[in-house]
Amino acid sequence: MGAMAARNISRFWEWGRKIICVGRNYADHAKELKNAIPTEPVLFLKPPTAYVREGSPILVPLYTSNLHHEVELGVVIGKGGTSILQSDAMDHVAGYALCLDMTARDIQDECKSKGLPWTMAKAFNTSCPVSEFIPKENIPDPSKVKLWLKVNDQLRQSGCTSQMIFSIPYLISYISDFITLEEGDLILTGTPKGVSAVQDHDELQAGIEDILTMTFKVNRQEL
Ligand SMILES: O=C([O-])CC(=O)C(=O)O
Ligand SMILES: [Mg+2]
Repeated sequence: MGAMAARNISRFWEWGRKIICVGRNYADHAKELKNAIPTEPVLFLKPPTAYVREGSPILVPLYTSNLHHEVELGVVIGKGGTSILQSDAMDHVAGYALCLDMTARDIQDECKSKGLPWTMAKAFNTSCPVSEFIPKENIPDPSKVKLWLKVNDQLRQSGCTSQMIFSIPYLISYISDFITLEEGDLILTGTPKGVSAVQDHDELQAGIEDILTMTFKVNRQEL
């Protein structure tokens, strides 16, 4: 690819932009981890080095013995902005992606108990598996999308974006008040209940009903 080749939003994961994650956005998941239902969005970041695409494995960091899957709808920003109004928010969306927010749950628990940030639990290499880009037109109503995830063919998560506490327009507006959104940024909108541990050699399959499925292998990181 020549240096002048136009960047294509359908390969947003190559752009090196921000990944902004929303936590505890589904009450059933907040409850299963014994967290309070948030009154404001809980936010954290992953670096663009967290991306992994189908065909490459999800690597289990050496320092965790409890790596969890979290299936989430990702929102790809198509037009940047600061202090975006909720009423304008959907004009800033280019499309969507099915995403996993891979989480070292044991490390996160330790960070939580010590009041420390979640970076090592959430932001490691391959912590953000992503599907193909889904153009906005293919999901006319992102507030009614069914997501599911299976581990070795067993259903673990199934939820609907209608269960989100904070809507996509609300999240875009809320985030953009203090982090300028840029074209190519990705917002992970939180996971429904059913998170569970994955092991070396597991196969994860996830889908957005009627739109797409994706498959990832899990591999222990080599020493
Ligand atoms: O680790 C957590 O439970 C918070 C989170 O990412 C989510 O709810 O999607
Ligand atoms: Mg999550």
